[in-house]
Formats: sequence, C-alpha cells, structure tokens
Amino acid sequence: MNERELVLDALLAITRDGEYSHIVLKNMLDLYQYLDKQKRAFITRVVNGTLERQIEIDYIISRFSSVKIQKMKPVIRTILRFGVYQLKYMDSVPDSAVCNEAVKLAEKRGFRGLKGFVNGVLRNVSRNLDHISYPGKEDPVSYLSVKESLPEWLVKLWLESYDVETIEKMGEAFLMPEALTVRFDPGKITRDALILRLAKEGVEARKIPGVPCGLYLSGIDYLGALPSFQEGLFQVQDISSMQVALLADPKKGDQVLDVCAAPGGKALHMAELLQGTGHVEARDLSGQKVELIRENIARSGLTNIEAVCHDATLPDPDWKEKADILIADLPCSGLGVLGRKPDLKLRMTPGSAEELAGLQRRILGVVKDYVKPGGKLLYSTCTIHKKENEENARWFVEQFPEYTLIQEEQRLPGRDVGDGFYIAMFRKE
Ligand SMILES: C[S@@+](CC[C@H](N)C(=O)[O-])C[C@H]1O[C@@H](n2cnc3c(N)ncnc32)[C@H](O)[C@@H]1O
Repeated sequence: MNERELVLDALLAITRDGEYSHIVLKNMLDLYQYLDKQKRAFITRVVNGTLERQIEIDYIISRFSSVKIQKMKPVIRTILRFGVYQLKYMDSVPDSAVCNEAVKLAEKRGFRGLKGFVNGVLRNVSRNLDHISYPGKEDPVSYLSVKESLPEWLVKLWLESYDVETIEKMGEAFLMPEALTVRFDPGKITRDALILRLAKEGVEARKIPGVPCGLYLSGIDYLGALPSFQEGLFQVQDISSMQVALLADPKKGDQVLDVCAAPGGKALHMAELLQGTGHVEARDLSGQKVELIRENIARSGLTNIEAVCHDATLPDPDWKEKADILIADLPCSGLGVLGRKPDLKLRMTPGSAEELAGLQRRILGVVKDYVKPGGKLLYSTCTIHKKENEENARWFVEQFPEYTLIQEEQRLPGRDVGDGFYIAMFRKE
C-alpha cells in the first residue's frame, strides 16, 4: 500500500461509510507506524484538507466533468477529490505526478476503463486552475458556500444572524491551521517556568495575550509522551472553553456540579480555581467517558474533584439545591469547532442541530433543580446556532423565572480568539 492508497481508503471510510475522520486517521497511523514522518504527514494533510475543502473541490470538478459528482463511483469521485486538493493546495507535488498517480490508482482499484476519464478531468483542472470562475457576492449563499467550503444550509442559517463579511471571516478561520492551546495552573507553575520546561522537551510554547493561564504549543509529535504532560503540568483546552470557569469565578469551599464533563476540561479548571477547597463532581453518560475524566484527574493530581457516571436527563434528588455553581456544557452541533473536525460539516444536517436544541432543553429542565438559591448556572456550547444558544437561554428564563440571565457571550472564530463558543450565566434568585 502506498500513501495515496491509504488516503483513498481513509476518505472512503469517512465519506462513504460514515466513519469519523479523527478515528479513521488515528487507527490508520497506528497501524502504519513504520511509514516515515513525511508520508504520515502527507496522509494527514491530504485527508483533512480534502474534507475541509470538499465543497469547493466538488464545484471545481463539476466545471470539468460531464458526469455529475453524485453519479460517479465512490472510488473515482474520491480519487478526483484528493487529486484536485493536491493540484490546488499542495505546491510540493508536481501536477503531472498527481495525475499519473491518480490514474494508476484508478486502475489498481479495478477501474481500468475510467483511466481516461480520471486523466482528462485532472489534466483539465490542472491546466485551467487559475481561470475557474467562482460564484460572485451577488449570490451570497453560493459565494460563501464555495469559497469557504460550507454547506449551503449552514450559510443560509448563519445569514439569518450574521453579515457576509462575518461569515467569510469565520469560514476563513475554520480553514486556517490551528495551534494547540493548553491551560496550566499558575498556582502550580509559573508561565515562564513552564515555557522553559517545554523548551527542554523540544516544544515551542507561546504566550496568549490576555490569557495568563494559557499557552499555544507547536512542534509536538506525540503529546502523551511529553513528561510535562504526564506530570499534569497542563491540560489541552481551547481559549473559549477556559472562559467558563473564569466567568463562574468559584469561591473557596464552593460545591460545583458539572453535568456533562468528559473529558473534564472545565471541571478540572474549576477544581484548580478552588485551590484545594470545596468539591467538584464531574459527571458524564458512559463508563468510558467517565474513565477519560478519571485519567485526567489522576494526571492533574487534584484531590477536590471526582468523576461519576450519571445521565443528565435523569433527575437526582440528592443534589437538590446543593450546587453553588452548576456547569451545563451540553452536547451540541459543534458548529464553532468546524476547523478541528473537518468531516462534521459534511455529516451535520439542519435536523440534527434542531434535535440537539431539544436535548439541551431537556437537560436544562432537569439540572436547574440542583442550584442553591443565590447560586449560578453556566450554560455553554461550542456552536454558532441561535436555536441552541440565545433561543435556549430565552426559553430557560421564561420557563424558570427563578433564574435571571446575568451574562451572555457568543464568540465567533475570525472575530474573537479561540473556538466558536457560547456561554450564558444565570443566577438563581
Ligand atoms: C461538550 S462535551 C463536554 C466537554 C467538557 N465539559 C469539557 O470541558 O471537557 C458534552 C459531553 O456531554 C456528554 N453527554 C451527552 N449526553 C449526556 C447525558 N444525557 N448525560 C450526561 N452526559 C451526556 C457527552 O458524552 C460529552 O462528553
């Protein structure tokens, strides 16, 4: 198997068989550990890049193919897609090599009769790449959909709330490579000491302006192998996610309940801010997820936090009016993190986002009982979808007038730093 065959198999598993890109890539790279670093990087880049740009790539192919994309055999369609990705976005690969390898691969996979078709489409794309006309701004849906590779339904949804320029900036931010963001406990190690420590381990760490507990890391091959990570000196967490515990601002001795906590990012942050006092109960739905939280707790060395398996849709009378702070970081459509999940926009449908808004309401309706009078409830999602965010917050205060919305923020990629993220903080009277 050469690296292009592996790319083909990975993309077929994701787009034809519905598997998740991060799992397919992880399993493949684990299995083919003997491949050199360059080939592994090629596989990751071409698979993720082709998914990220699939909508634009299909538009390009449709300019040069008499056969409609959806009518093509999945193998041929996929070979064309990642061929076009290399032609347009990878200068390091000569166009002739892209075309020749694609033709060889089509033949190897039993499509000898379609060699001419694959060759014709890719050579035509290669010759005319600079002259393709894209939809103009007078048709904002097609313009944004093709230019930023966003599904049309999503563009239409966002156009109800944001202008073309804002969506364009978000789309561009999603397509930019992202640095790894981590959070550390300044009570445990200073920022400069951690930067120095990471440098000794071969990792470049950069300060994040305005975020004293965060760093951008680069130059990491395998995070789990870093001694500083194993020692629990930092946790992987996006800047937007850090805002939840910072906004909650726990006081010493507070009782905190996080009802959807895996892998534990926000719950651990709360436990750190409590400085060894109070207690955090970090819950999630399955044993597997709870195990993830436990691993992170063990690595952190924190003792004022425990992980518990509990379905947030089921009432728990033991917690009635016990929480000073309740964190409801609920399952959501994830439209704020499209940059990190390149296949998400291809599998998400307007219907699935609606369903999640319903689940969020169900959970909020149950967990609202756990907050003490005077306590705080923080509702957050990593999405950009009014139904799941602002509309749910309005619904919540209407249904449960004992709560007041005291702060609300929708963070947008390209406009704000970090992931697209929504936080609403309510106080119970
Ligand atoms: C957005 S993630 C939480 C991220 C986490 N708060 C953090 O900061 O690391 C949502 C979590 O909700 C969990 N979940 C989904 N349905 C649930 C339910 N009915 N009860 C409890 N947890 C649930 C998922 O397993 C997932 O881990």
